[in-house]
Amino acid sequence: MAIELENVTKKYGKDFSLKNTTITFKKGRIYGLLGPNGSGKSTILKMICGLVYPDTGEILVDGEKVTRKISRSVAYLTESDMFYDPFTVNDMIMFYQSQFNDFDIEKANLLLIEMKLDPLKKIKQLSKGNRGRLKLVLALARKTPVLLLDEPFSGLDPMVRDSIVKSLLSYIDFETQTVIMATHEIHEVEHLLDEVAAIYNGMVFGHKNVEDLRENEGLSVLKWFKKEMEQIETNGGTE
Ligand SMILES: Nc1ncnc2c1ncn2[C@@H]1O[C@H](COP(=O)(O)OP(=O)(O)OP(=O)(O)O)[C@@H](O)[C@H]1O
Repeated sequence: MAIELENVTKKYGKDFSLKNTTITFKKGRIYGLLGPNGSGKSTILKMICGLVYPDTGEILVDGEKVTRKISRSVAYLTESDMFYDPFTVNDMIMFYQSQFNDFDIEKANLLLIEMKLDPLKKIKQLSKGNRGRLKLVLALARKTPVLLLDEPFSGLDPMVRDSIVKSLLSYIDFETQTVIMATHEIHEVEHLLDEVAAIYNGMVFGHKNVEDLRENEGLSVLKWFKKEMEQIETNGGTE
């Protein structure tokens, strides 16, 4: 499914969270959404899954205006988790299965093994990193055309992060899924990405095809992002 943001603005009080943002995410591509803290990355993801509505502008998923019903087509890994602590890992899996018709229980069980999670463990006994792994299991086990991942690797220790990033690839359907990942772990994920969009102060200031970046500009995503940020800061921001 293609996702279009057209001139989207969102304000909290007098502060802009997004300012006149226009960007299209194409079907079957993996996008990295990069930007400093508070730049608007999570706001974009929340808007695509209908949790936050724009003040002005439009968000279309597959040509349709976003409403709460979109959650049927969108799997969303949130930045903070809202797990019910007395549940076990397995209870959480069962809960997701009861909530989402597209939840693939076999895939979830494979992911549990891959993430080395004990299904019988209580959620309150999980470390932060293991809560993060459970979030990944729950999001990746859904067969949805849109997959939104907000800081999917935060809390994971560097030793396992690489292997988890690699294993992510085997759970994404490249033909049909549009994946948008907001992340600060640019170096770790850059080989996964087809496209990158950089956001600063509520505005998308750069959008690149990763292969073009490498081949035509000789830049890694990380180098490109740093260069763009330096330029913005030299120019005194995007105001
Ligand atoms: N519910 C809210 N109430 C007030 N302000 C908000 C709310 N949600 C977001 N904001 C503000 O909107 C701006 C963008 O926030 P957002 O969470 O989208 O940034 P982000 O790029 O995801 O940041 P981070 O990298 O820290 O997760 C920030 O200034 C934030 O304080």
